[in-house]
Amino acid sequence: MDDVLIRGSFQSVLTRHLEENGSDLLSSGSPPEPEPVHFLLSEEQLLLGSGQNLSWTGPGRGSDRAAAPVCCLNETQFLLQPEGGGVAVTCMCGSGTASRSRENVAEINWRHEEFSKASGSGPEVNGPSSRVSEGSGGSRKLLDPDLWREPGDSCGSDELQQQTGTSRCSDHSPLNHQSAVILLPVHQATLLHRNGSSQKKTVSPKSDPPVWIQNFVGFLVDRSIAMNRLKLISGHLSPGGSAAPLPDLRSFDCGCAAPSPGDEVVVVHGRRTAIGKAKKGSFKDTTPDELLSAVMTAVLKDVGLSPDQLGDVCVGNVLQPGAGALMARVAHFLRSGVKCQRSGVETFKVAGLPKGRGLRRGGAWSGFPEKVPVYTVNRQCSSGLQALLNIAGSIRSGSIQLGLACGVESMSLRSMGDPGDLSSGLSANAKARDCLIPMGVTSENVAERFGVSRRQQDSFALDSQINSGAFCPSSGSPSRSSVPSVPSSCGSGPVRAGADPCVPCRAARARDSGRFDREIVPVSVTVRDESGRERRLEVRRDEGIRAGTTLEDLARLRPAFKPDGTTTAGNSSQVSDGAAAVLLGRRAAVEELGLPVLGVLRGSAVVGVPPDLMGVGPALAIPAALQQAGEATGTVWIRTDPTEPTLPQFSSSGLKVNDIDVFEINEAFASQAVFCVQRLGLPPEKVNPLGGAIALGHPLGCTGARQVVTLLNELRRRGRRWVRSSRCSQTGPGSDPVPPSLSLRAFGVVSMCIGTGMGAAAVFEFPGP
Ligand SMILES: CC(=O)SCCNC(=O)CCNC(=O)[C@H](O)C(C)(C)COP(=O)(O)OP(=O)(O)OC[C@H]1O[C@@H](n2cnc3c(N)ncnc32)[C@H](O)[C@@H]1OP(=O)(O)O
Repeated sequence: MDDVLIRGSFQSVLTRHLEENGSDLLSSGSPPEPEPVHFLLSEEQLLLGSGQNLSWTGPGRGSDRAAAPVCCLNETQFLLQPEGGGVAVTCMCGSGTASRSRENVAEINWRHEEFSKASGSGPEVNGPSSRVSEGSGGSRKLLDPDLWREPGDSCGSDELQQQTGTSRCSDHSPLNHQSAVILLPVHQATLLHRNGSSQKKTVSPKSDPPVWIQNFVGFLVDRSIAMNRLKLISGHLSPGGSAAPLPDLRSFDCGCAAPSPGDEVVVVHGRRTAIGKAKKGSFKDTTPDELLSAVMTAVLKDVGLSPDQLGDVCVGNVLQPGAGALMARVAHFLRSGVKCQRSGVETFKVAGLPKGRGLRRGGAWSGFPEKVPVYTVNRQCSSGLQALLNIAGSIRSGSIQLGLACGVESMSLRSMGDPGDLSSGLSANAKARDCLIPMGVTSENVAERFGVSRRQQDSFALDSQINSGAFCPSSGSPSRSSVPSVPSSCGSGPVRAGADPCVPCRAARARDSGRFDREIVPVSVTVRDESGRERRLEVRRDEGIRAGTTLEDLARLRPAFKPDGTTTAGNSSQVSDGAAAVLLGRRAAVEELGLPVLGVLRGSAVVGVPPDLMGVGPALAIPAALQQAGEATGTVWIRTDPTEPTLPQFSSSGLKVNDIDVFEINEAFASQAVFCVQRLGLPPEKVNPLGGAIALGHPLGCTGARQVVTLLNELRRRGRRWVRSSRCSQTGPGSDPVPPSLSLRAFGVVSMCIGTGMGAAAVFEFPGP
């Protein structure tokens, strides 16, 4: 086999290599002789192909990385030491923040030492810091943790820079480290933990095909550095540790980092509960595990997927103790009160699937089996979206094929405002102090700092409830305050010929016209009144929407967070209860199971912003996600200057505003939503066309997942449209990229600000029915 230098996404080159050589590898009773195949990956390609957490686990799933002889970005838990053939290398691919911790320095040093002990002149362990000398063996220079400054000093000391060979702060970013990925045949391996324990793992060629892939070396950064590193590592791996001459490498530039279609992360289906008013609504006595169980069950039932086919379940939650880890596992086993399709009461039908298929495939429902794992994640208000990104990352890395991303919150039973245990030293640090600012006050900060008036906020709030047309970002002044006639395109069905699909219906009209019926899982609950009397009811409508809202009413409300402020109960998100779940999968697996594809995840970004202005998050996160989506879809893109002191204007890079059909931007507060819409120049009719958190409510951990469900259903309702695309195929060395062409698709964005100062965004494509 020739050595090949390939540009392509990590996942796609790996998969291609498997496809091309898979049959030999799988049929062989013993591991093949190592024949190096070298891949050159650009920094973006590796990140794109693997997500921020590259973890090629190959066999098994979830966190079973034991049989995975390949590095994991940010993975610092173990070192894999092969036995009886081959050499496995784990390496520390640099992560900006991770690499700056003292703990990580110790980790890297530990690995270096272990490799030295285990393999004599064994392979170089690459790291953000490792420098090997030319020649055989490579002298491993251990790092001095004292040179590593504490977090906050992002550049590190001069000595550190010398040691790591970096010269600028940005050299510490994950994009700038030299990193290697080496995959070698392994029969058996011992998993060493830093705590001294070890575990032996045997790898079976039939069930664990990825470990039979021959040598795999991927390098980041530029080609010349990569070549040099390749040479060094080849030397370490060759018998006797001599520096082997590097064979001539062929290079293939695809010019596009899009994953092959089969590797795409797709959304199969999603459902949510109605959103209840916290403390006074229908879910006030319902525990979050019950809400969660209802949506988890409904999603799988709808598409007829047995839960034991799930590789993992991730649940976003903010307020439950420990981000609801226990609550989520309990939800797992609960027998849900969701109505099943057989009853005839629930008339929901998944596009592309015959009705009732779930019953044939899924059978009777009795909770999830214990073998399906679940974990929770808390990225505050974006936890539901973060759960989706986590599951997507696991799918991209090959850890799982199918996963469920959920979000849930009961703001009735738990309150915001408990900061937990924090250092008394935080008072000495302005940024740390700012993390404690109440969310409503950050809204006031945004309004004051960027001049968002009370009237603009109220106009935006009114438009969230009803499509009044009051909010006019271009002029900054409301155009009218009365309720207009109902747009002709409102309705739950497909857009009628002649109707403008872009006329928003906002929350009241969307609810009344049944637009949310497809999304909402009816949940039967018990509610107690003030005298303790209980009654059963079925909740299937959002409770926060106020169809009778007028600008005048809103103007009369008193500021809620500051005596002279502009943020009120009417222009803030509501405190709410609810849950949502989204089924994701690798496209190839989804298609094999005959499941529908509702959307494709094209890009995502999470960015940091000043904690006292946390509401500006979407203004930075959306361009970053669009850039990534542009790359994933093959659009030419240009990076904006990260040192730009002001918030970037929407750039010409990546996908553009005009490419996006719907923006679901969480309305934490009208102030920050108005700011983000204006800063990005978004057409108001494209923003939250079915209303947002001001009207619907904002159950913190649920909202991101809820937005994805709403967005994809709306994209589906609107249908497809023509968009110029320059997607490039990932066909392999020597083949020509597919030329730019026109393709049918629709795009949507989900975004939100995050308390303590962050913004998150994800870009989805509706691929057509
Ligand atoms: C990163 C992030 O996402 S940060 C966001 C995190 N979430 C938050 O911070 C939650 C923000 N919201 C809040 O804290 C709360 O909603 C508050 C404090 C603003 C208001 O809470 P409450 O007072 O309980 O709100 P409530 O719904 O009862 O409304 C208060 C009053 O305003 C009135 N009101 C609210 N909306 C409207 C409206 N659209 N039209 C007319 N009146 C209205 C209500 O009728 C009520 O009046 P009443 O007391 O006479 O009945």
